[in-house]
Amino acid sequence: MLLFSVGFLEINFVDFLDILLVSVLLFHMYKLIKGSVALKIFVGGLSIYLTYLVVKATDMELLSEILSQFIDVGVIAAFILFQQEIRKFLLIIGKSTDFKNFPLFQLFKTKSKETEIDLDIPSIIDAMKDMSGTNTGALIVISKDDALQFYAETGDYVDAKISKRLLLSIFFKNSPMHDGACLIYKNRIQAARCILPVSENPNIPATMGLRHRAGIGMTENTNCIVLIVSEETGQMSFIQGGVIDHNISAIELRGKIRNYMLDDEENNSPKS
Ligand SMILES: Nc1ncnc2c1ncn2[C@@H]1O[C@H](COP(=O)(O)OP(=O)(O)OP(=O)(O)O)[C@@H](O)[C@H]1O
Repeated sequence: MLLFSVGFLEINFVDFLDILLVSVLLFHMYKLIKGSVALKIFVGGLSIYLTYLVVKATDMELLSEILSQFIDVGVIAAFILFQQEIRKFLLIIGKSTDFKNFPLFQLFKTKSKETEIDLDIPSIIDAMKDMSGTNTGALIVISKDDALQFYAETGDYVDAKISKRLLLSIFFKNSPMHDGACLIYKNRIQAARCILPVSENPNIPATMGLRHRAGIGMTENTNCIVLIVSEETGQMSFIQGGVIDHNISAIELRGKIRNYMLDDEENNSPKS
């Protein structure tokens, strides 16, 4: 079905849809990588591809051959270079197509939201308050739908029921377990001493050290939340979707953890 024509170019409905979908895809890719080094690499790659199209259209065989070889390898290189962005992209798609959010499934939901929280929030908050009072550094990752196996394997398995005392002993300054992050999943402390991916966001203030950068990086890569106690200031922070809420009270912290666990879409949507 012909929609319109520009000179010799005839645009039909499928072409229009094709252009629209590519635009949406490019827009979302831009949103994902804006502010990171990946944007510069992406622009570089796009320029090479556009040059290749021009070179090919003008029948410059030698240059076209060189560029086409480069582009063939470029696809594999892109997967390696954009590993984190691809993970993020797939995570967003996975989240938006989550079957449990479909209206039909919502109809069969019988449990009230109150009973659905499967996390010992009081013990976590009590431990956070204690550590904040004694300037004990802490980095806690809470995940509700993924065991974060990849990250758990970087540390030591704990697999224990959450308790204030256990959290305090993990992060106690002289404890051999205090370094790194502690992972919580399914209401259990799964692992401690875990290494998290450090965020490459250039907009993070220079005053924030590695603990905070690792917390931000973790929430950029996975659908988890991160709680931090600063060893320097004793301040508590909450991180979700790469955005940090600094110096928050125990009450605010409790509310944010609850919102995440209840999957409150309004409070839980990843911020760009
Ligand atoms: N990639 C990482 N994954 C997990 N934990 C990390 C990582 N990098 C650093 N840490 C933790 O952060 C600690 C260092 O924190 P650093 O002082 O650099 O950060 P900070 O953000 O300034 O925090 P604080 O306010 O507590 O000083 C390390 O001892 C380690 O426990």
